[in-house]
Amino acid sequence: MIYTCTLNPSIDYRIEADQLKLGHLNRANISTFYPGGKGINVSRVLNNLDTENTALGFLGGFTGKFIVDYLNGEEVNHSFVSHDGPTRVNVKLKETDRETEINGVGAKISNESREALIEKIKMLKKGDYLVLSGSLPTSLEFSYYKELSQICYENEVSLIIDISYPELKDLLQYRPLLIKPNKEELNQILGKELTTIEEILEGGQELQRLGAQNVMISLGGEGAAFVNEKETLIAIVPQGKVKSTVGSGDSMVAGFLSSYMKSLNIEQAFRYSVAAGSATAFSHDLCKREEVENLLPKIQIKHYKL
Ligand SMILES: Nc1ncnc2c1ncn2[C@@H]1O[C@H](COP(=O)(O)OP(=O)(O)O)[C@@H](O)[C@H]1O
Ligand SMILES: O=P(O)(O)OC[C@H]1O[C@](O)(COP(=O)(O)O)[C@@H](O)[C@@H]1O
Repeated sequence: MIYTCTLNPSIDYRIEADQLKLGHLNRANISTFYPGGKGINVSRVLNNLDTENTALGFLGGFTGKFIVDYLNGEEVNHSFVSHDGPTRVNVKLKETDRETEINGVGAKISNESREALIEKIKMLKKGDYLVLSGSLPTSLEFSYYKELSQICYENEVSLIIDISYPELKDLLQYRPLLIKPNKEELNQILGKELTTIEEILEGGQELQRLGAQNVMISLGGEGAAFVNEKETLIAIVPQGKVKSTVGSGDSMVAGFLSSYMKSLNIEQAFRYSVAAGSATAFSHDLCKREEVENLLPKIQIKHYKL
């Protein structure tokens, strides 16, 4: 069974406008609310790809209730720990040719809620997968991620980690099945300024040597790079009209996992993953299965010799 864990979920309030002017009254052309947070997005995409999973994490208040209702409406399984105070709202602004995001800080998590989630993670069994994704609410320390990762490692639960903290390096000792930094995150983790595809792949190799089994580096409209002990791959994505890239990275994680679980074939899973990321970029909401499968033949995968 796949579980996702979102410690800091959100409602994503998405606004589309032609051109925003700071310091002025702006009016939106379209405004919509979606459940957000990385693990929740992974769960929704897995569901769209007919891959059974359960979303875990923290939710609270009227915003948390919106997320629960939305997930119920889509028949996404979930088992959140509830807390006092509302789940945050993240603002996503889409103009004709640029995207701006303002992510909130997140709710205060009590010790009781903190422990309740740990108990849920302890229930996961050998052979299960846990996707640990997204930021920490300010009341939790990075050591919480370490604690959750260690439990999974000891219980032989495969970890997939997608977080924007340079301390990700400290979690590689738990041998995650997959990590998915984007280029900026890779540079932050390694404290380097990698730009060429060769440098990026070598950066991926460095993280692989530190313990990650598979490293997928997302490169936005330039595609993605992939490294494991045996393979070095790059993916080139087709051009298309970008509607919103919010959730593209999460869709990649879901696409990889959904395909990998069925085939255990890395190249196939990488292609599926990139198709899912791009399918989300080309749609308003997260990708649907048909959109991903239509893009599959248009993704070019190349083996790269370092
Ligand atoms: N402009 C784009 N055109 C096509 N695909 C895109 C575009 N932006 C993102 N994607 C797809 O989404 C994936 C993840 O995007 P990226 O922005 O790197 O992730 P993150 O949101 O985690 O930073 C990319 O690898 C690619 O497949
Ligand atoms: O937890 P963080 O790092 O603040 O990120 C949360 C945000 O990331 C998202 O999960 C989207 O992530 P990606 O675009 O990287 O896939 C949003 O739904 C959410 O608002």
